[in-house]
Amino acid sequence: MALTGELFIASKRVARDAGFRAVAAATGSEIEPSFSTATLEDVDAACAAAEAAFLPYSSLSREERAKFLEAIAEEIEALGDELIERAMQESGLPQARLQGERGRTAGQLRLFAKELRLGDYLRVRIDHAIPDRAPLPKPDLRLRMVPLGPVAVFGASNFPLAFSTAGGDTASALAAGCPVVVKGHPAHPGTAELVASAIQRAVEKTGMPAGVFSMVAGTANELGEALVRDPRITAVGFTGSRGGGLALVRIAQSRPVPIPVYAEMSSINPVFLLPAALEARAEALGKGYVASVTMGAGQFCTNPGLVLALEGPALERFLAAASEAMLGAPAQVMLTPNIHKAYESGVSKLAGVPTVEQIAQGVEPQGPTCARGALFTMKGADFIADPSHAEEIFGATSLLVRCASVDELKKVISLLEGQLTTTLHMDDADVAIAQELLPSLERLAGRILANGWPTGVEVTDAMVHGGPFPSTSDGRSTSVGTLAIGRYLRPVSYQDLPEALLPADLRDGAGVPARVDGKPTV
Ligand SMILES: NC(=O)C1=CN([C@@H]2O[C@H](COP(=O)(O)OP(=O)(O)OC[C@H]3O[C@@H](n4cnc5c(N)ncnc54)[C@H](OP(=O)(O)O)[C@@H]3O)[C@@H](O)[C@H]2O)C=CC1
Ligand SMILES: O=C(O)CCC(=O)C(=O)O
Repeated sequence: MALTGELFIASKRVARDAGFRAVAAATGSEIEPSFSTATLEDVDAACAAAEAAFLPYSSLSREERAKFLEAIAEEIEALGDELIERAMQESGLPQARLQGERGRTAGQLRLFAKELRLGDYLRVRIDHAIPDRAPLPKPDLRLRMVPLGPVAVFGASNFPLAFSTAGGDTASALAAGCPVVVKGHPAHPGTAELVASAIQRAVEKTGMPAGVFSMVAGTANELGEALVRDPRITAVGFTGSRGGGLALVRIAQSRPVPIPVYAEMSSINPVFLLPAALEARAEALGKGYVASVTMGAGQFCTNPGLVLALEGPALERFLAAASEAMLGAPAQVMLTPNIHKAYESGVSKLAGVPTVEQIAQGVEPQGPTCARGALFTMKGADFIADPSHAEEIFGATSLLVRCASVDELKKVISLLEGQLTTTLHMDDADVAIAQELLPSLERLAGRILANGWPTGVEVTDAMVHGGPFPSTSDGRSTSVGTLAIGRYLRPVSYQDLPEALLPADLRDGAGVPARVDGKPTV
């Protein structure tokens, strides 16, 4: 399919004179075609169409919405190699990674279709009336979750498929019954156009209201700002920088009608190497660590950017193995020239800190946007004196903090900001110390792992990909996994409504999982 560079307003292609080009990640050079820059009128039209589509779309049956999500998945798969090739060119990510991401994107849409059919996300509760209760009769009360309204989704630079046009936020918002207006990431406009065209075909094939999907694109912040400010938008999903996420939170909070922003921002995902595990397998842990740090050029918000361990010979063995692995780690192309620049500047800033020692670097980079990994260490006492070194450097770098005692390690934990993940490497003999740390780790992060590495997020019912600030702007939800649908829902209670007015899922015997008069039905 030839790329046209057009926008999608209410599932229709629209061209504009002003345009921008994508940049090939590997060379930093512009590539064809020119993509239309959306105007503020386009944002307005997309939001108006989303609002017009809201009631027709949200009142469709769960089965109809499930079929729509499945049709999007099929259409994305039908794009074939062209999608992967364009995404490789724009993002510099390797073929296998993008093929995996496409599978995850389609799988995510199908998982939400299943969620719709299951229906327990509606959280139905029925409390039957007791008309003869004394001193006052008890009314009939029935609760279910309803969709919020149109949702704005910001595509992420580091996941051109799974966190972008038809990614997790789009899938969960559409599943909830909310029309979506996507602000495409300017780093991958061709990939975004291909995926938008797949959504457009799914809209046509399943007869959805046209305004259920729009995508605007451009390179100026004012586009995203206008989208978040638009009174018809009721929630925002975002993955990107802390500065960008917080700017959108501020806009959303200063609207006459404030709205929730679910922004996934920065996380350094602390990993704890507990003494017995370190003693038993220091070398294997060192290699595993570097594999996780350098995966995808480190451009994951789950990258293990901070490791904590107790000083001693086992830690020296770990550092030797990690250094050796890092010395052989090939340099990799980064997503955009700006992200490359930000990485290089973050690494040289850290390298310039007198209390920080650089212990290894990866293989010398060759291309203009290619970066090498780097490992740093510092003493726990120095970290405690200045915890600002824990700021995220987005890329393949990580800092190991050598702690003199368990108390020092605990002090370091107490100084950390909120995280998406935290990991314990532990053996049986480490259980007591792990148990001692666990309550603080629960306060710290949204996902706690044992004996694994945080990169790679499973898309399942029990996944939490979220966490306290600043890993996200709202730690009460997740961007991955079926619980994500809850971001775009709110509860409504129906009191004494006649059966004819009750939504089908709230009638007696509707077959939806429910809590009826205090007892779960399944
Ligand atoms: N932790 C994580 O998961 C990730 C972190 N990052 C971090 O973000 C840095 C930049 O990467 P990038 O992906 O471009 O992230 P950004 O946060 O810069 O941009 C993401 C999206 O948000 C929009 N945006 C950003 N700031 C504003 C604003 N003030 N007002 C309105 N819209 C805004 C951008 O639009 P526009 O084009 O108009 O700027 C873009 O569509 C990286 O170097 C890295 O540090 C990036 C990806 C993931
Ligand atoms: O590790 C993953 O699979 C997801 C990471 C992520 O959400 C991100 O980097 O933005």
